[in-house]
Amino acid sequence: MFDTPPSDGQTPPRLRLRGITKRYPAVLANDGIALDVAPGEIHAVLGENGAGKSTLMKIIYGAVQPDAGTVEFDGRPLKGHDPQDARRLGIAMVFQHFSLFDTLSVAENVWLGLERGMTLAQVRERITAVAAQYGLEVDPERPVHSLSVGEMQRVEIIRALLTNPRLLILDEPTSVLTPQAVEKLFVVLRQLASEGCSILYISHKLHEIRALCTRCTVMRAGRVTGVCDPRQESNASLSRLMIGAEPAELAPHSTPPGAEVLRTQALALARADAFGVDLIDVDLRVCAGEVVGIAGISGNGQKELLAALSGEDCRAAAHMVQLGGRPAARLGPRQRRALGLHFVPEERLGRGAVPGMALAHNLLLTREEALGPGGWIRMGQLRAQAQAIIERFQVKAAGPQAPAQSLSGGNLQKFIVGRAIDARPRLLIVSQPTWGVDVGAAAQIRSAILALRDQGCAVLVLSEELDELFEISDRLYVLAKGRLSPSVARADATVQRIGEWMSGLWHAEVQAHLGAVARQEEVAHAAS
Ligand SMILES: Nc1ncnc2c1ncn2[C@@H]1O[C@H](COP(=O)(O)OP(=O)(O)OP(=O)(O)O)[C@@H](O)[C@H]1O
Repeated sequence: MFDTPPSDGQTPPRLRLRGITKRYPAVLANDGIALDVAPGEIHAVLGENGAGKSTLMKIIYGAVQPDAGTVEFDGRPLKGHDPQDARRLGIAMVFQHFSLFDTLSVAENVWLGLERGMTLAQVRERITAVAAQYGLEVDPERPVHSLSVGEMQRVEIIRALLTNPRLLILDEPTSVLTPQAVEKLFVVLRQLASEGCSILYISHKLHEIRALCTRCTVMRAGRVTGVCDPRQESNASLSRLMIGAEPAELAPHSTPPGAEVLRTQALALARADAFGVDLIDVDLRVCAGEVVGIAGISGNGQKELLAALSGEDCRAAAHMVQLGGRPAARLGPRQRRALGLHFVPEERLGRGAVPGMALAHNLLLTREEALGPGGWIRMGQLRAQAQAIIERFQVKAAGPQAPAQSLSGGNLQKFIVGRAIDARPRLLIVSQPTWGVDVGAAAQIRSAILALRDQGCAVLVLSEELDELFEISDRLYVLAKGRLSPSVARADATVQRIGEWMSGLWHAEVQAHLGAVARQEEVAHAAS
């Protein structure tokens, strides 16, 4: 389990950390961390939410200064370096939270992060070349605000690859990539490593770590608790190393669904911007007491469908979206909330939470229980409400007053999902519910969603993670190219079938099925 870093005794490690310590007001985020990464090694950093992984990566990249400890790169000590110094040395980082400017194009964003010397036109060409080479399709001309989170993640990765890094740090790079895109990315990363680039890889997806990495440092509460070869471990043993336990199994479900809560009827919406997707005749139905999953690759109308369902886009004809039988397509988000709809968007910071505001105040984005007459805020009640969510979902935070941006990514996700679940909605719509949360917290969020369903809530989950959808959904749809497939009961769904549907290939299958049913009916008719 514990082993020593590979070394030929002569070449210094690409990266050597000793005694790295960083204290934030409420927490010791890194506590005497030691870490070695050899040239060409793909090294995983694993740990529960808030363990201190991102803090450590930011220290290596020079975005955060440690209180104590040393960083050596290729045997040379780095002192007080900043990200620009790091980039010059060949250290590139893909952050967990995107660091892109919304109003600029993809190419302009990438250009800003590169050392000078290339024209914008050259950058465009390089993006197209790298995107094609590595299968990370993205249009360099598109403004970033028109991209889905999956596409933004691709841009971040391309930007890092363009710097020809010697050490590439990836902080949860696959959280919103499709399984196919992840496979392609792994091919790229293995190729980079074989050329001598070292890779530090943070992920909560244990199977990815086992497939890609040759060494793994496990962190817990700011300390290194173990170093292992993940290829020799199982998901269960990695979970135990990380959280001291294996995540609980989810209870099976057998109650039939109740009344229809959400229906879209031939929902058709032309794209709102030039780079969007048209929604075409989307027929969707979610009943009380069931979890309905929508699989699909982001950029196939997910963003548009979510906007139409949440009330951010009110352009559809009123009857096209119905809540509890009432025409609702023209209602805004607040009016829909009054009908019992709560919604978790895919972007945590910015849409899901206001970064600089306290957690308690962030509740006010979707919850109004603590608002008194005339809009006065009952602060005591608001703080108690935030504290209750923090405790129920085991959010690691300094308290209700902690600003959203001071939380680790996974802990903020727990708070945002917790805020919606705690509202006891009639209809819960969640996009990527367990994005960036550790295996323990993911199991907890999934079981909270199932508990809500068992209390009669209608739940709609959009996710690119098929495993997750198969685990919690009662029925599944696929969204591809702005069209929604027919629904299929989870028992009848296979990963292969849903995977094919994700490319929009359900028509042939559905026609064949309808043909077979018609033939059976004919035979039955003739026989009678
Ligand atoms: N800027 C900050 N101000 C205050 N506290 C912070 C700040 N950044 C991080 N922390 C705290 O430091 C601890 C470690 O956070 P970090 O983001 O490094 O964890 P992580 O292991 O990357 O978690 P996750 O898997 O959720 O991303 C957390 O308790 C977090 O709240």
